[in-house]
Amino acid sequence: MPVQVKICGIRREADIHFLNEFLPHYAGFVFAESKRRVTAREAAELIQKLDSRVKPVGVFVNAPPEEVAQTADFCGLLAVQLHGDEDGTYIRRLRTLLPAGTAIWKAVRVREEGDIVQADSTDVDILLLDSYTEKVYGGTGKSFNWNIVAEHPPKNTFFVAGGLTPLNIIEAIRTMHPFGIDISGGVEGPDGCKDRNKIAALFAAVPLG
Ligand SMILES: O=C(O)c1ccccc1N[C@@H]1O[C@H](COP(=O)(O)O)[C@@H](O)[C@H]1O
Repeated sequence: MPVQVKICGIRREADIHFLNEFLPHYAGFVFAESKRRVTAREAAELIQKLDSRVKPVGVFVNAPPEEVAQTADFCGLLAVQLHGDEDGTYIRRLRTLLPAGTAIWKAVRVREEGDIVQADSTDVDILLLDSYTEKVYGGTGKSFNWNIVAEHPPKNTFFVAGGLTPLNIIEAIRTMHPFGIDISGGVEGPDGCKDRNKIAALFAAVPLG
């Protein structure tokens, strides 16, 4: 099965045009504190213009479960990506609130094998392995030690993230064998906006099956 591709940090109409051209499997909208943050209203307007083959995912950091569920419903999110300290109790509560069929993804910031083992015991649909930076929850553009994943792969279905670029993506896939990849800063230009040429380079490296 071809690797699933998520492009995260979509916030402009131009980004939507790029996604509609290249058709990644998923588009990420950040609702947490970030330079890429969008409001629910902005995301909903963008999602209406998104090709229906591209599934919208909302990124949240320690938001109240009621707010996550409300945003998922309002925007028509297919999945919510929890990128903070959300624990099992939080996730069980969120499941009771989310619209039926909304998947829960949980980000894990990997420093050592134990982080993966612990994350594997969480009842979620997908794990997302990202890099660890103190006091920063995500979108750091930093990669982590991929050998930890190669040597201790999660039992759960997993995506990898953190500092992925069109140049290192093939090595990341060959090393970690993920179900999917999630990339944000690696397809942005110096102005912090999504860059069509970098997205094209990503899809030249990772063809969609
Ligand atoms: O993108 C953000 O600004 C962000 C903010 C808070 C939590 C998560 C965020 N994005 C996620 O971070 C990873 C890695 O991004 P990058 O490729 O290293 O820039 C990715 O999973 C994004 O979905």
